[in-house]
Amino acid sequence: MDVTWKDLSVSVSNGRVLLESMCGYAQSGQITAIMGPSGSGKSTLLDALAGRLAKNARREGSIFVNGNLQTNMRHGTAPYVKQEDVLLGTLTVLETITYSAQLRLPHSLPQSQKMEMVESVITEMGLGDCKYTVVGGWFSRGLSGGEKRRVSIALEILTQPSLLFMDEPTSGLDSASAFYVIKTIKNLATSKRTVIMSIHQPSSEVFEQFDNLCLLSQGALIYFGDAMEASTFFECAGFPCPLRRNPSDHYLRVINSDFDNVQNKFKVFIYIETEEIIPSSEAIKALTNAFQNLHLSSLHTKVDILCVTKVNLLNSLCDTPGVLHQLSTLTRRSFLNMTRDIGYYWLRIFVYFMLSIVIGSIYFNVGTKYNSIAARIGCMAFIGKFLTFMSIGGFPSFIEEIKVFNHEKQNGYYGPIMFTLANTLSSIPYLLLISLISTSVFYNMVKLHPGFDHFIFFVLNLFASVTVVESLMMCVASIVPNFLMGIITGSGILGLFMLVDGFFKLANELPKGFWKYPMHYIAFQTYLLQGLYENDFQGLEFDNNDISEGKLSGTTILKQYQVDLSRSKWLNFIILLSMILVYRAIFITIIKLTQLIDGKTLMFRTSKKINA
Ligand SMILES: Nc1ncnc2c1ncn2[C@@H]1O[C@H](COP(=O)(O)OP(=O)(O)OP(=O)(O)O)[C@@H](O)[C@H]1O
Repeated sequence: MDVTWKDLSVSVSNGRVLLESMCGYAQSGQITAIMGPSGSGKSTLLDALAGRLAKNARREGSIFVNGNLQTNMRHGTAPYVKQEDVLLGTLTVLETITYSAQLRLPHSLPQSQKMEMVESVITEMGLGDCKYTVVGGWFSRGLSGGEKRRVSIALEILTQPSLLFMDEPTSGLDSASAFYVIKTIKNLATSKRTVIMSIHQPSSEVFEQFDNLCLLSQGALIYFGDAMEASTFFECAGFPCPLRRNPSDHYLRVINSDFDNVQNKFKVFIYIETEEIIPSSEAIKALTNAFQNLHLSSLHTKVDILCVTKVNLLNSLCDTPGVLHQLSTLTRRSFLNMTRDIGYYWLRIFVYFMLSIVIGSIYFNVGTKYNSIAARIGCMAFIGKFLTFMSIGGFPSFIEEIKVFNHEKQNGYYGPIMFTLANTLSSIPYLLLISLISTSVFYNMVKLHPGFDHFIFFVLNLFASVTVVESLMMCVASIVPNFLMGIITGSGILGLFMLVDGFFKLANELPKGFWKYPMHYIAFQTYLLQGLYENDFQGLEFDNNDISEGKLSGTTILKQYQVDLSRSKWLNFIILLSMILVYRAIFITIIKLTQLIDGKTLMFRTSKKINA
């Protein structure tokens, strides 16, 4: 793919201009390196080209891919290696790359060939020694920062994409690793692939691998052209690279004006042959003028030619595999992650088990006396409210998973439907286990309504409710993808639901406007509690306050607690199941809408500029 950009500017909502009138190109078979001091706009340029600008950023100008104007070049058009590594901490290097291969390589490719590609990319990235090491996270120390970086690169070069964006791929790597990694990427580029990368401080050997150099300072273009000719350009502009100095170090020092105030104090830079010390801001002006005089018109000519040259697309290995294959791969990966991350379910299973013993001992053999009625209601309310509330405990682990999903979605591997299905399937066994273990403990100790069918209903109801909470937290994560904020938001919503479910205040006593209609009916605990009450009380008889008045039937008690008997316990259960579907559908819709709005906004801004 050939990518060309013309008059590309990026500004943010507060009016600050991050990039100004950028011009450049990246051709197939070449590596185009974007260099510049920290904060000069390298990532912004890369993001603008890849269609990943932040929501508050506004792009103007044109981007052409193979001579076609891109009005909405969006996430997923090409793989992108981000600055930070987004990996599942519980998987080993081999597992991470293998699952990625299964997700993205064509289904028709034989399994042996896929594994050969995985092994080859592991070798190329120098990860052979740590291929059975887990990536690591809060629970265990795993790969080093440099190794994680190389895994992130391996994941993206695995499919040999036609166009690849990389944001500082060598950050955190030692010089030898950086060289070998860039050499591998160079080999990839040589086979007619286009690589655009931002890079901080390449060694001279790494710098030699670059074909084109795009040098930025404070959001402005200082140089664009052949990387090897940059030294001639600096020399012509009066800033020759001193002997035995790495050229990229020299370029960055000359154009970094952040330290102009301290530079004079230390007298460390002698830029020009007359040995006069000049501030970088003046050097930048001189270089900008020199570039305008010497190179700008030829750059414009080259860009104009490339903008109208249509190029045939190269077939990369990026054809997606079958949907079912992807779903089974994602489900297996998610299940493995849940199994290995003790914070996801195991810790909760343990706490649920301990709490169930506590519930069982407090309400032990609750019986059918008059006072047992309030005890049963209290016991079920605690289970219905607190045990389901505890489901938010898995949120931090879910946030880690959703980060990987967001990254893979942005790279176009799969969408939210696939993620939701895989997450649902992989979590079902654990949620069933939680419900079964807890119910088995407290149900038998408390001696709630006897009978296997009543016990199973309790298990299913608890399972449906914890799944509703997980689904609700998915929606929260799609809007608030920060774990602390997410937990606070989720707790707030669940607290609100608890207040209106008819326990703290009976359903008909709730203020009609808003709290009864609609909140009482939106709260999932309404259906959970009513289902549990009906399951327990119906068919039982209790002592009356005054024994001479005879027995109190369970149905009478349910009426006193204003349980809506027109809804059977199974209907309450079905409503809970529907809520799982509704919340998961909301999650999918939010993700899709965000994608759509991002794309539309970008298209609108770009077309406005083109019309203008
Ligand atoms: N969405 C945004 N909103 C506001 N300012 C932004 C935004 N994105 C980037 N910036 C600002 O734009 C400037 C360039 O940022 P950018 O991340 O592109 O720099 P960089 O050259 O990649 O830096 P580094 O090498 O340190 O990663 C910085 O000053 C940054 O604060």
